[in-house]
Amino acid sequence: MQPTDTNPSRDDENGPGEKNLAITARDIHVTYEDGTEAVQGVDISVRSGEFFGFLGPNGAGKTTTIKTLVTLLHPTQGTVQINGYDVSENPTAVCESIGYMSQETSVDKEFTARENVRFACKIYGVPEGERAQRVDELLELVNLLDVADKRAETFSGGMKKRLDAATALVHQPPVVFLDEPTTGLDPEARLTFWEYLQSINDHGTTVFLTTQYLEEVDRLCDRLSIIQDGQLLTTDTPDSLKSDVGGDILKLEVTDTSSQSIDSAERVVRQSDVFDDPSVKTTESGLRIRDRNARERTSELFVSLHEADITVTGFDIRSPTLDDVFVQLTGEQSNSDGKEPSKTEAEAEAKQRVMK
Ligand SMILES: Nc1ncnc2c1ncn2[C@@H]1O[C@H](COP(=O)(O)OP(=O)(O)OP(=O)(O)O)[C@@H](O)[C@H]1O
Repeated sequence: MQPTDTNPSRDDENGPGEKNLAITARDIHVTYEDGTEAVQGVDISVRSGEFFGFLGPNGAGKTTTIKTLVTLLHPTQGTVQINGYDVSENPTAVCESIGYMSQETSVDKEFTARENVRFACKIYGVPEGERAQRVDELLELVNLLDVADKRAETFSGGMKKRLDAATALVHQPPVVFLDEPTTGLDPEARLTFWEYLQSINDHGTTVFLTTQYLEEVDRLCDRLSIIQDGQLLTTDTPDSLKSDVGGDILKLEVTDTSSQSIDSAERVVRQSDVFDDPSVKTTESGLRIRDRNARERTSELFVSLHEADITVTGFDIRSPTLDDVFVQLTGEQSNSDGKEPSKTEAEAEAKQRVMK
């Protein structure tokens, strides 16, 4: 993990900041043949050794951006440098110095886990004498050594993802790009995968991660960008973004959940002098209020609501999360809860654990 410096290109005692950057994208635009302007002037600077998150709603331009960074798409405009190599002038050097895990699995199901990783070693030119040891090390890292000689077709989704990640790392790249690596995994498989990502980052690997899980970013990432409609909305540390939300979140549940009653509760919140400048949203069961004084003045609000004959049946006060940041900036709910694995996937993972 990196210190929480919000300006990665600033000079420091190691010399000019640009020299410490693993990923530099300047004003990149990508327009597809049908005219879709998927990326519209994105700037990204990621330090060597940094764990960087890339978030955005569906269709925001995450995959297009990551494909541009790993040379699979040519930017219509702008420049990209990875590990000091320009992607247009020296794509081969870029490819040799990165690992990329796409959303689609590249695992060959007919092969065993060991054969898959050994094949990747061959493709990436790992010297023959080093291959056996490298394969064992990587399979151990992703917790698949005990099923190394089982065919990948017998693996659950989570195991295939981990095998995919191992194959992306055979050439020990200093930078890895991961496009939604944990989508579709059950919570336990996701946790195992997070530990694995943390451990490769602890060993010095720069990680660029796109994901829909905000908790994943909060736990793992030093900094993150949020993209929407092809443009960056913000880049900062998780803590700074959460504190920028400005105030705590108070959720209220009221007895009468008719729209008339909830509307009058909203009027009380806005018109009473309890809060200075509250942001108020109605929910199915009451209100969601964000205000600097939400924590201190809750009881005063309850008195005002009581005077207006509105009965509060429950409440919850909490600090802002990245979900709140995401909603505030994009105006959309994150998909954090919307992409849980199907029951079949979760069952398959559980079955594999029993088999092991
Ligand atoms: N090959 C293509 N041709 C034309 N438009 C495309 C193509 N691929 C993606 N798009 C469009 O470009 C925009 C950005 O898509 P992209 O896949 O980069 O978004 P994303 O943030 O990765 O979305 P998701 O989270 O759903 O994977 C969307 O409007 C998408 O429909």
